[in-house]
Amino acid sequence: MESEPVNVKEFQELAKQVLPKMYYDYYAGGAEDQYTLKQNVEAFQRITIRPRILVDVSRIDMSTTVLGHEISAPIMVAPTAMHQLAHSEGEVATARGAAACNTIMILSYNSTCTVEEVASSCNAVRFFQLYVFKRRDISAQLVQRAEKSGFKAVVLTVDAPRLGRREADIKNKMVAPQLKNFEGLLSTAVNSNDGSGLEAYANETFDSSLCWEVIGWLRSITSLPILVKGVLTHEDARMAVEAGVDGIVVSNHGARQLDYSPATISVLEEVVHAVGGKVPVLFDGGIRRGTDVFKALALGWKAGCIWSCSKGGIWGETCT
Ligand SMILES: Cc1cc2nc3c(=O)[nH]c(=O)nc-3n(C[C@H](O)[C@H](O)[C@H](O)COP(=O)(O)O)c2cc1C
Ligand SMILES: CCCCCCC(=O)C(=O)O
Repeated sequence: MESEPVNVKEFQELAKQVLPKMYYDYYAGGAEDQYTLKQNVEAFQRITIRPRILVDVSRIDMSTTVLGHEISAPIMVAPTAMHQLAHSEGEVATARGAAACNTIMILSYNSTCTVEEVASSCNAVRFFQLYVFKRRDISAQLVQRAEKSGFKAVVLTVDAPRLGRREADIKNKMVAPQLKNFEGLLSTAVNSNDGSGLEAYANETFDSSLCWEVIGWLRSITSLPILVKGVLTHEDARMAVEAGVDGIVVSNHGARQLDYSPATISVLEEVVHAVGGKVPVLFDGGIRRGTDVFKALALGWKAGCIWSCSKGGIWGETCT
């Protein structure tokens, strides 16, 4: 590329040139036919904007609050695993970026930097994303470490009873490094001779029997607010509110889990309506531009939605 990249797509092209194929494919790919991956973006493209004229926009305040924390704009950093595959400073650098933008970073449970390293590196408001392992003692330890390190909420991901079938990872025999958070607790660098080491690791560790009881368990081990990430239907949105969660994230995991699940923007209104303003609704999937944030804001405004972007962060980090 001759000039500086000016959008997420161009950062992605640069990242493709510099990253090892195995890591680029892991970051960029979706599950199976990658139908939903395409739809997440195209569904936004099908929405057009009806502009009004002669409105004074010389002073704009985009700031908002999430669970009482003020941020500069309704954009947060979504949780994504293993940033050190893209850059040696990993999640510590991402957290610094979030702090510089005065927004919230959600740290992945599968981060390459530890909870404590990220906490001590900057003063961004941080939430902690959680997978619940079959060994709940390990998940509980991680939540308690995050709480002790000043994280302000737990974001429980509920759309991964098993890891999605990501065919590029299978072909590349993708393997995770040993993640420092789990040092001495379990091995994350699982090699699989006939496929994805990530899938083998996740299937060994993630609790696929998870059901609504987990919210009560989580309440019993932490006093942090709890959000559930991975809601796509009005039925589940209502059940989550009844279970007493403090927030909902409309997400299909960036199309990395169940292929042929709907584009997230196509279900936002349904979920927002079901929640009826009782708890905040956050949203992710397919956001690549400011206009996507605007469109989601226009469709979900009644619940005060917040949008999180994963791809901007990853591609940007790779290219620095
Ligand atoms: C490389 C990568 C890793 C991810 N890792 C996690 C994770 O560890 N935990 C999680 O809840 N979601 C994870 N996600 C899903 C994101 O949090 C988010 O839901 C999704 O990426 C949003 O869609 P988008 O990629 O179109 O922005 C990951 C996504 C990507 C692309
Ligand atoms: C180190 C294992 C990563 C597990 C899955 C992380 C994730 O949610 C994703 O890749 O998507």
